[in-house]
Amino acid sequence: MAPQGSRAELEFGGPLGAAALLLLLPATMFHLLLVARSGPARLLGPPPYLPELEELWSPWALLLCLTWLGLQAALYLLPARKVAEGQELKDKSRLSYPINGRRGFHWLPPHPSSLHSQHCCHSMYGEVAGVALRKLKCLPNGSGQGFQALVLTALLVGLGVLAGLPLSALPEMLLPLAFAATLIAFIFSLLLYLKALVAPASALAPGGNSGNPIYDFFLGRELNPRICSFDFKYFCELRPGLIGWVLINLALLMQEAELRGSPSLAMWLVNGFQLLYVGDALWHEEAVLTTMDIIHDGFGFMLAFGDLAWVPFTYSLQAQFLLYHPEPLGLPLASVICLINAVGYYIFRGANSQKNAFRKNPSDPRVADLETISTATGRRLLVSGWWGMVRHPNYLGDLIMALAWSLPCGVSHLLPYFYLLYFTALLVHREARDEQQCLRKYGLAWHAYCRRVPYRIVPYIY
Ligand SMILES: NC(=O)C1=CN([C@@H]2O[C@H](COP(=O)(O)OP(=O)(O)OC[C@H]3O[C@@H](n4cnc5c(N)ncnc54)[C@H](OP(=O)(O)O)[C@@H]3O)[C@@H](O)[C@H]2O)C=CC1
Ligand SMILES: CC(C)CCC[C@@H](C)[C@H]1CC=C2C3=C(CC[C@@]21C)[C@@]1(C)CC[C@H](O)C(C)(C)[C@@H]1CC3
Repeated sequence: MAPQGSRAELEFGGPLGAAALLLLLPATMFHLLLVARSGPARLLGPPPYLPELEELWSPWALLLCLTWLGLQAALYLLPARKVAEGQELKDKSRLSYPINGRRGFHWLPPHPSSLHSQHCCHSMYGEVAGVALRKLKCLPNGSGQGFQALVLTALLVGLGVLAGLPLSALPEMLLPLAFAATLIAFIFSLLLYLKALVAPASALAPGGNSGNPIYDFFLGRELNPRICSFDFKYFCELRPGLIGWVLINLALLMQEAELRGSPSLAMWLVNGFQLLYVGDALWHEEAVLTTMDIIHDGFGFMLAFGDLAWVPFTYSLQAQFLLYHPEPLGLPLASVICLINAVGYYIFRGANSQKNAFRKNPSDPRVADLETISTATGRRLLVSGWWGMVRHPNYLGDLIMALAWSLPCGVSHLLPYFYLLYFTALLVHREARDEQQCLRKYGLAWHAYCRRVPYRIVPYIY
């Protein structure tokens, strides 16, 4: 049985903070959805009106959400090209995840040693859908399961649209869809909470087991809840929400084309940038195995709601805003915005790939020349390259991209900058949480790293 009353420090303001967030997060999402379609689009004002239950609840929307989850789960269950092992767990075991068939990280030049990484072994499964898609030249060689799911979804949606599926009607359904997704997230989190009651102690997350039901429901008790090999957290983090986000963006673009004859340049940029971000996440899906969410956080309401509702319905806010508030954008400014996104992406991908390559194999020649410091755990810390510039260079790149996603919406409203503001707060808080964990893990060595690399996210500023 799970031990109650673990001594882990309470986060997010403890049970009170968790209870407030349980209500505040969905309320904020609905506020944003309502404000985006209202004339004044005032982020800080009251919502334009309070929707009636009939406007929120639709059995069709619930059916659509469940069908979407079913489709993504079916794609997740397609035979994997490879299986990767996650980080070592409390009981010294490692979980397996269906993963990319890529050879090493694409961003860094491939090296023979990465072909035989100890973390990856060839799957016994076939690669039916992948092979078929590659033969049809729909999938580049080297892409994997997650990316394959994106391409297969695009093909299915494309076929559906050709057969008369009214994709441009989706924006009208955003409210009931968001309501259904929230309902699913609540029920799902409850089931996860109950499942954790019978999980062995070794399967529990370091936080999320305080004994307070509201806090534990919010944070999540079990680290990697699974049924057989189906990993709920890994699936939710990468598939339905992220792919749903680009689908909503596409539907908004199509509706704009119907309304105004063609999509605006601003809408193209927002769609293109965010598709690149999602495509990149699915292409480099193995990298998610070293993120804080997978290694440290339990799977509860915060992540379930975040993955299934918050990401698709609030991350598509810029495209929603543009549909109702068209913004003229000239080529020169569009080029500058593209450059900003490219710089952000370069830093984000470079930093994440460097750390992942190093964690997979520290003697990989692509990172072996980088300076490191030793820690008492035997793991080393990079102190040159991207990780010698600031302690979270990947956050910096991500924030620069967030700015580029808002700029096409102009500067007349604060609403499209919501993502940038929320994301800054999220990453500053996340950085502080990570510092605490690293301090616990590495002690003096972490202090030495902080002295050597004094800035957290933005060089010479923060
Ligand atoms: N779009 C979105 O909504 C969100 C995006 N993200 C993005 O997800 C990505 C992952 O973020 P996150 O999981 O928070 O954090 P990181 O990927 O930065 O992982 C932090 C971990 O990296 C390791 N590490 C830290 N410093 C070093 C170093 N110098 N050398 C080697 N290893 C080091 C430590 O773990 P260890 O030593 O144990 O390996 C640390 O706990 C980021 O790019 C972030 O921007 C995150 C949240 C939300
Ligand atoms: C609802 C709350 C305010 C907080 C919820 C947070 C979640 C939405 C995010 C926590 C970490 C995330 C990551 C990504 C998406 C958002 C969430 C789930 C990520 C999958 C986005 C794409 C990136 O390339 C990534 C590095 C794979 C991200 C991993 C973390």
